[in-house]
Amino acid sequence: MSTFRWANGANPLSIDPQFILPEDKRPFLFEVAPMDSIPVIDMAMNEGILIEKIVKASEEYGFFQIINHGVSEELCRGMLDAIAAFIQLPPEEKALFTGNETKDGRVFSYFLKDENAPSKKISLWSEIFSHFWHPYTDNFIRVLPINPLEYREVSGKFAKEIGVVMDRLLLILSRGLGLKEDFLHTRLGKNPTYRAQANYYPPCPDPEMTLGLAVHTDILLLTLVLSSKVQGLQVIKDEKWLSVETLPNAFVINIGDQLQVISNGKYKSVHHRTVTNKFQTRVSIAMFYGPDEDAIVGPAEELVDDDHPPLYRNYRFAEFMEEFYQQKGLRRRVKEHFELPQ
Ligand SMILES: O=C(O)CCC(=O)C(=O)O
Ligand SMILES: [Fe+2]
Repeated sequence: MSTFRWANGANPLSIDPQFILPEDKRPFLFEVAPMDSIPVIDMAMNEGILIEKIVKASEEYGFFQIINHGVSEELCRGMLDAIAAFIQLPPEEKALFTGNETKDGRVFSYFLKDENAPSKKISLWSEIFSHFWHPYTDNFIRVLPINPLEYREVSGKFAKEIGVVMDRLLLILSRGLGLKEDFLHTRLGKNPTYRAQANYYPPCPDPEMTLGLAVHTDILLLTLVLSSKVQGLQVIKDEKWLSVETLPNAFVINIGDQLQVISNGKYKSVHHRTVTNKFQTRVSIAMFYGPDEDAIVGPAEELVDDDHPPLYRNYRFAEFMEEFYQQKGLRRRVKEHFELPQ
C-alpha cells in the first residue's frame, strides 16, 4: 500500500462525492473490448516499411506503440520511480508546487464541469505534475523537485533521449505526407512548445464512478507517453473504446490536434481517456511537442488542391491556446472551432 495522499491532504481510501461523475460521463468498463489494442511498431525495421506502418497507424488509429526506440529501460524505470516518489511525498512537501496556475512546475488535479450545473466541478482520479521540458538545454530542470534527489538528473537525461525519438518521428511523419523530412520541424517555428505531464493514478475504490483523465485529444503536435506496466489508457476506434496493452519498454505515440490540422485531416488526433483500477497505482509521463506560440498553423499548402480543399483556416498557435483555455473543464472542441465550412 503506498503512502499517497492528494495534494490537498485528503486520503484516497474512499470515493468522495466530489469525484462521482454524472452517469453519461462514467467509463462503463465492462463494455471495453479486452482483446484489441493499437498497432505496435518496431523502430528497428527497414525505413521504407517503417514509414508505411506509421502512416497507416496515424491514419487509422491516431495512436501506436513503438518498441526498439533506443531509450534504455533503466532510464525509463528511473523516470517513473522518481515521479511516484515525488507524488507520494506528504502534502506539505508538494505544497511548493500547488496553487498559482502560472507556476512553471505545478501539481494539481483536473476537473470536469457539470454541463447542467457549470459551477459544479467534478474532480478526476489523478494527480498531475506539469512542467516544461527541453531536448537540448537544461534550463527547465530548475523548476523540478529536488526530492527525490535524482528527479532533476533523470528528467534531464530522459528529455534529451525523448527529443531524439521525437525528431525521428517528425521526420518519418513528414516523409509520410510526401514532404521533405524537415517539413514538420520547420512548421513548429523558432521556439517550439515542450510540455511534460506526469500522471499519478492511485488505486480507486470504485473505478466505474470516475476517470483518471477525461475524454480528450492532445492539443499539441505529437505526444510520447511512457507508462508503468498497469493498463489504464483507452482509445476510441470505430466508436468503441480499446484498452491499450502495456508492453515492456514501449512508448505510446499519438497524433495531436496540430498535426491533424497541418496534415489537412490525413493524420488523426483521436479521443482517449484513462481509467482507474482498484488495486494498483499507475504512473505515466506524457511528453508533448508543439508549435511556437507565434507559429502560423494551418493545412500544408502542398496537401491542398481542388480535390482536397483546406479543412481548417490558418491561425496563430496562441489563438488556438486561447480557445483551449476558454473551453476548460468542458468537452473539448477546440480544433472544430477552426474548421472551414465544406
Ligand atoms: O496516462 C496515460 O497513459 C495517458 C496520459 C494522457 O493521455 C495525457 O497526459 O494526455
Ligand atoms: Fe492525452
